[in-house]
Amino acid sequence: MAQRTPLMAGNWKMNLDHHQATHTLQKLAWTLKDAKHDYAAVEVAVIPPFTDLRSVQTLVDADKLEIVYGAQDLSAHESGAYTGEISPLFLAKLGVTYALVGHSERREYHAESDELINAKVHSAFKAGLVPILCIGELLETRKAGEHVAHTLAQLDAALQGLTAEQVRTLVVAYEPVWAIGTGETATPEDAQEMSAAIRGRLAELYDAETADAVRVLYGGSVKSSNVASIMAKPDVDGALVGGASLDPEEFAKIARFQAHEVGL
Ligand SMILES: O=C[C@H](O)COP(=O)(O)O
Repeated sequence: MAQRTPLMAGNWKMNLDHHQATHTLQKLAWTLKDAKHDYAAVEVAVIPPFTDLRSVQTLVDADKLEIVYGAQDLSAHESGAYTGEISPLFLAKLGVTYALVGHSERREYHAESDELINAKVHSAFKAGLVPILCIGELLETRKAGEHVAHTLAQLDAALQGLTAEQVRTLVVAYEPVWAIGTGETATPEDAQEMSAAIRGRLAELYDAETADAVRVLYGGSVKSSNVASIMAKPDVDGALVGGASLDPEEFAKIARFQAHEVGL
């Protein structure tokens, strides 16, 4: 069995300008330093708006922070007449590690199709970025009992044309749309059911070794008070945190879920 390093990724969404980003990141880094956080045991990433990335890079480099960072989206193209788009090459130059792809808010408000999401996943890999592929169902799909089939269909579509070697480095975030920003969390059992189903499908599409290597995160109203029970599930390898990641002390507690479990 592969040893998958847990990943706690804070998606700031459209919050925090570049001044606020610097303060928030500094506070997060200090809090984790005070707690003697072991980044090799739990990786910590922030995913700020594009306009913050240069400031984040400057701070990470200057203070030699072990916190890594990601982009909330990327273009399927490398350059050209695509007004408003952000090239994966520009993100790589900014030291970006991860790129969210197919977040439900991109699917809903920007009508991103499965084909576009697949193209963005390829675009991320080509530039040396690790995609965090977001998949998950709407409430009506869950009520109809079709949540697993729906989510796996999104996974299949996003992975078209990828090699096992690429997929081994991929991060998948399962985010039930009804649990995002609502305070409604899926139960740890719901998160485990879907994470295991995702891993099972990866084994079918590729092989057991690949399925074992992929990190599957849960996202949807994760807080310091519920993260440990979700992380206790064997197929859940971290969290994609929205609202709670805007508070650096709360996000540090989430990253320190193991310490809280044992009361440290
Ligand atoms: O990307 C993060 C997710 O959409 C979860 O957001 P939330 O933690 O505010 O529910």
